[in-house]
Amino acid sequence: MSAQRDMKEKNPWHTPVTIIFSVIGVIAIVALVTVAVLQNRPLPQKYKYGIVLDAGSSHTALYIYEWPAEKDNNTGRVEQTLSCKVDGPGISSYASAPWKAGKSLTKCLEQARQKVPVKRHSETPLYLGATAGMRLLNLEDSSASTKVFQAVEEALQKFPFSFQGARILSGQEEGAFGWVTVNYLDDRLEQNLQTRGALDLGGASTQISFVSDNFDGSDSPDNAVAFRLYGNDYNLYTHSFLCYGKDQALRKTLAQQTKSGPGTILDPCFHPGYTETKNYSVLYDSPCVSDRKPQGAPATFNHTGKGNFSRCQEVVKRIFNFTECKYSQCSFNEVFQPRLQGPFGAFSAYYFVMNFLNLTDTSIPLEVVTERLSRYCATPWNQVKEQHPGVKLKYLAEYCFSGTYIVTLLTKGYNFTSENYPNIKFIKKIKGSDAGWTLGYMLNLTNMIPAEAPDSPPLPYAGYVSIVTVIALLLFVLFIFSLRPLWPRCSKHPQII
Ligand SMILES: O=c1ccn([C@@H]2O[C@H](COP(=O)(O)OP(=O)(O)O)[C@@H](O)[C@H]2O)c(=O)[nH]1
Repeated sequence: MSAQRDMKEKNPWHTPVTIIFSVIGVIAIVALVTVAVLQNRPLPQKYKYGIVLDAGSSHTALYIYEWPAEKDNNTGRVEQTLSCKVDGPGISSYASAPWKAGKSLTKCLEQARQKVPVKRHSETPLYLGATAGMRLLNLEDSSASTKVFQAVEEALQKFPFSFQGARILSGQEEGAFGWVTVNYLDDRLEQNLQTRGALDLGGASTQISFVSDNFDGSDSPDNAVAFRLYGNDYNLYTHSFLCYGKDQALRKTLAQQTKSGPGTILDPCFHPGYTETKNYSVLYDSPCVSDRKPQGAPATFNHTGKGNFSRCQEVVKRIFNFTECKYSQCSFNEVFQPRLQGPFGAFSAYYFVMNFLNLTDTSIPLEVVTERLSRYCATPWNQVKEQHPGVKLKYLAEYCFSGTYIVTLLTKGYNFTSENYPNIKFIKKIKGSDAGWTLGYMLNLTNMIPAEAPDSPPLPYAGYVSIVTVIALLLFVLFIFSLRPLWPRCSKHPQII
């Protein structure tokens, strides 16, 4: 008994003071870790929103973008959260009844009203950008274009968003913002990776934009756009060809074949067996072809398909001017183009057409692409209709022309070859967001891409919590060891003093 009492006195680990210190130590360490975890836990995600309407020549589409509200200076990743295709044609088609242009937009804006949380409505910027269709209407009849914009603005102001205006984008802006979108979504800007060129094919215009080592803007300042993004400088080459979107290019190709105003044209770009009566005044009702309208032609012509790819390509080539170039090198129509460089993303109608034709895979050699197109163009119209019962006849009839036009534009127009054709990727979306100018436009107007690389926090959240936990565990172990003299001795033979 006396030996046990002596042992207790020498090893007083269970004295009230030691126990209290131990408990306080453990509580302090647990509290430290808990605070580190709780304090730094990401708050439930809240978002900010932006809305852009793309008023194209053939249709209008609305896109809603969202990004995390907590991130400083809006540096969080921006993603598309909704897209809505407006019913009916592009706003430029409403020149004779402008109010209908405004009304056409309301269904998609209602969807946007539902999608964006009510408390965010008033701070959500809303932009409308019009492209080549309105550029053409503005050239043709600027007062009609003004009236369409008035009607559209009136309609947009009725919604609770922060309306930032409706305007026509220049071709240069359309090209440059398409390039920003593709490279932002690919994370190439922030990570300073080689950029991807952008090829955009619309109904009324087409854009090519890329960075090339042999372009600094001095050869052709009109084609130069300088950007400083995330601390890096880019000298972007961009050009927009008005009237070379696929719908206007089709008019130009038909105009090539109807110069003399014949009653029938045998068109190699349409399937054999296709025949439609068309109106000369409708065909020539565009500033892209109006100066070529044949005099004294009948009111209508018989548009008959012959289905011959190589002859179609010959006619298509005639809408380009390859003869003159006052620069070291040109694409076509005396437009400077530096050497093609890097990977390219081809979107909008490039994608729609090549996807329909099953030709989005650019590892398919160009010779095989032309073989397949030849076979497709030669397919009788009845058979084509049978094979694609769900496709709108207007689109279906034009895919032979559109495919031929795309291949000709890329190879003869922009000088892509068998070697660099595989550098092109036909894309619709990148990480859930549509490729197109709209996202780049919004990022620019909301200053969401900083000119300089943002400072990164010294430690990410997970690193901070891990370090605090490790330090707390070390402290705990040290604390336990510091109490070592007080540990109970568990030898078989208690030491008797
Ligand atoms: O499912 C679709 C949607 C659109 N298009 C075509 O893609 C082009 C898109 O043109 P947009 O209206 O964007 O014209 P922009 O104003 O940019 O020239 C037009 O030729 C449309 O006919 C298509 O082939 N398939």
